[in-house]
Amino acid sequence: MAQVLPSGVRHLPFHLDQAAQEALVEAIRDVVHAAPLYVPAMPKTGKPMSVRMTNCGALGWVTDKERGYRYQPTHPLTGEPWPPIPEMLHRLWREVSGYDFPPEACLVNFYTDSAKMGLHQDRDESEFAAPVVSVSLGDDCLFRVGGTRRDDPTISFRLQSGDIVILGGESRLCFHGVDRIYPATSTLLKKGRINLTLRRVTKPPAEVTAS
Ligand SMILES: O=C(O)CCC(=O)C(=O)O
Ligand SMILES: [Fe+2]
Repeated sequence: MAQVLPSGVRHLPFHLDQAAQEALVEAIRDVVHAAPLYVPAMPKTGKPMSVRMTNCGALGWVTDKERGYRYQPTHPLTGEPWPPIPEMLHRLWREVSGYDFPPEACLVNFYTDSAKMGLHQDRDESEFAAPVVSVSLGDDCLFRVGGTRRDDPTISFRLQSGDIVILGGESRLCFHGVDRIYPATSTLLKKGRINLTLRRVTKPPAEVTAS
């Protein structure tokens, strides 16, 4: 089904086949083993988010009451470096990102049946020339995307396991969120939905980009 999306938001035709989804779930199992899921908290209020999170890559996106949204090289609970981004995600990034440098962070979000994510922009990175590449695994969700201003009109559409959404170019800073999960709509996971977002956080070194 074709989707009408704000320009720059690419949804179809990017989709991972069943074998790739299964391999990715295995790779993420290893990530979660090394870097356990934790409950992130909103800045200032400390209100827990409904999504559980971890990361892989040189940097991970974290949030807590005191220090707010940020990237850091270590897990907030274990203090250990994040495990590396699985090679198959690097391959996916090379295929779809249109960006010459590797991702530095992969945020792993785990949604239970009642979890959701409010409308927000991904803007804690220093490099907006790279897209955010997002992979859905497991149960379907209702994804919402709008414009670059919070009060711009939004549209929502269902994402299924294997779907890849790319927020890049004009849409890099579009507001987006997850309205709801559709429980038990996939058999890939025993329960729930996993979303992976690959991000470039820092600008590439100047000597490499200067021509
Ligand atoms: O779960 C999703 O599809 C979106 C996640 C997201 O927007 C984020 O982690 O910044
Ligand atoms: Fe986001």
